[in-house]
Amino acid sequence: MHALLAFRKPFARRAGRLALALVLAAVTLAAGIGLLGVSGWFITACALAGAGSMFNFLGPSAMVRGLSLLRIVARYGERLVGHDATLGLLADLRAFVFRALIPLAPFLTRGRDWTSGDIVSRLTADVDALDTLFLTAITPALTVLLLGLAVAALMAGAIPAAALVVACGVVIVAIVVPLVTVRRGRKPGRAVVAASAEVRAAVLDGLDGHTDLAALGALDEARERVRAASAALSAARLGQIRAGADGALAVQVVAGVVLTGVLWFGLTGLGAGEGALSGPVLVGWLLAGFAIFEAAGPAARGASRVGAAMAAAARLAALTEAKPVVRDPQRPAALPDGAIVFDDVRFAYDPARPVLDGVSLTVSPGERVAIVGPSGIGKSTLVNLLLRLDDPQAGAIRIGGADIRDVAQAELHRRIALMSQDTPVFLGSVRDNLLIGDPAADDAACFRALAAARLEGFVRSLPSGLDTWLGEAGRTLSVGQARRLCLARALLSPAPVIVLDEPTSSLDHETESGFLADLATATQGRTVVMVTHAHLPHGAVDRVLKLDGGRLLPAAA
Ligand SMILES: Nc1ncnc2c1ncn2[C@@H]1O[C@H](COP(=O)(O)OP(=O)(O)OP(=O)(O)O)[C@@H](O)[C@H]1O
Repeated sequence: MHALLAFRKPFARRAGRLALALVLAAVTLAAGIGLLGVSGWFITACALAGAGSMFNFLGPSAMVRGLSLLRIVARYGERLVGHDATLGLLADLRAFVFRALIPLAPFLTRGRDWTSGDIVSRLTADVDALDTLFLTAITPALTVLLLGLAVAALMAGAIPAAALVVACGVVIVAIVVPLVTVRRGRKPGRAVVAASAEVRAAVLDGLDGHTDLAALGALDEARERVRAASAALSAARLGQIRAGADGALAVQVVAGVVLTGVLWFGLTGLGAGEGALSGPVLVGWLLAGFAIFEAAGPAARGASRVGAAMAAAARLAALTEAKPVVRDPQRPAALPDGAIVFDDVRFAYDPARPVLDGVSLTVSPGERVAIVGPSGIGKSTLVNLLLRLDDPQAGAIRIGGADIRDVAQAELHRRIALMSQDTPVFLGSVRDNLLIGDPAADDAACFRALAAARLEGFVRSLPSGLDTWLGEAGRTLSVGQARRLCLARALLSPAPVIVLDEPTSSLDHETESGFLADLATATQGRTVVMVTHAHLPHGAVDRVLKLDGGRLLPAAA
């Protein structure tokens, strides 16, 4: 329940529309109850009066037509407003969760077992489960409770004992049965959420690693993982459906008992004399009671999904309430231009094993510096600290004299363009991918950046040029071409500082040498910090430093 409260803000934003949907659902049910009640009374009264008798058909038949019209219009409005509110809520919830996810992104897989498949599942299935809570569970139970008690109050004047039975039945089907169903649906609900996350993770892993799995002969294991997760999901869903079906059965049993009670007390009150209950009126009350309990079935089925919604809310709250390791200062300082300074920086993922142990470095504006060193020594860690994806445990990093912890991360990231080993090609065209670096860039600027990354000839040879669709993760490009496109994107960015983390990995030797030879021209006037294993041609950078034992030492250029 605490987890559900974490989402009160997005729900509160849509409260007006949700309340209107609730009112329209109540009007729909009220019209349905009235329609059945009046029809029952009318048909019985007509039958009893017989053909040729004096009976006012006009009033009741007008009421039947009016109520059925009201029911149609109210149902239409309820569907329209309810779905509009729910779809709006869905968008708000996704945005709410995604906003919370962004500052966590660099840390999601550190110390927690959140895989990309699991996070996708939270953003889709978990948000969906939470989103439908109002329409499928809360609205039916509330409307049945309100209108059921209203019918009982009206009935109290005609058949007091029957009214009491109806009131008790309504409380049972609108409160007790849903609460018991919620309780019974909790365990399968948790299992549904966990199993659907595992299905997504297994499918995504299988698709991502399909080639390697096939080459290693491990496709059967991947298939078995998907099959087992799907079987677990089906079993959990069955448990959830069983809880809902048992709830609906309980509603039917209560309805039977209540209607028998109404009939019993009605028949005993049926008699002659002034003000006595007539047969047609009793039939009307019976059918009105029937309409209430008809509407209580969906409330029980909706209640069986509340457990899943609560489990989904708990998984989402774990994301939205997680504190990012790096946070913006309350009052961000301006970020001046100037030298990048690492001042005695110390950093360790594990306190027993420092990765950076007193790194000091000054990179003047416009200088190009390469950092080399063996694999796993801490080069990417150093770059991550400059981008403030983490904070050093001691020492400071300054740009133009300002500690980067005192400036807004967005401002820092506007100043630094990054191309790392993991930089992705996004779903879209060549142009879409380039414009991420500079949304205002024209074709000429795009081709200049492509030329600097040695990809211009290839893009010009494509029938659609810059508008060529690249597919998911740039699947229509070779690995080397994808790297060069990412490089062009970083070069297109107007940021005065460019950080390149292994920019030439996956490039063939000739392209690598060409790129490094062109680096000085391509980045002219900008500061470059490059991490590389490549052999650097003369003039590619101004200085080469070696990271060794947690410190930076000069190395031969
Ligand atoms: N998120 C993390 N959590 C814990 N340890 C980490 C994490 N990231 C890196 N490390 C460890 O920190 C050390 C430095 O890693 P880093 O990626 O900075 O090295 P690198 O010099 O860039 O390596 P490479 O050249 O292979 O990319 C490694 O021993 C690595 O195992």
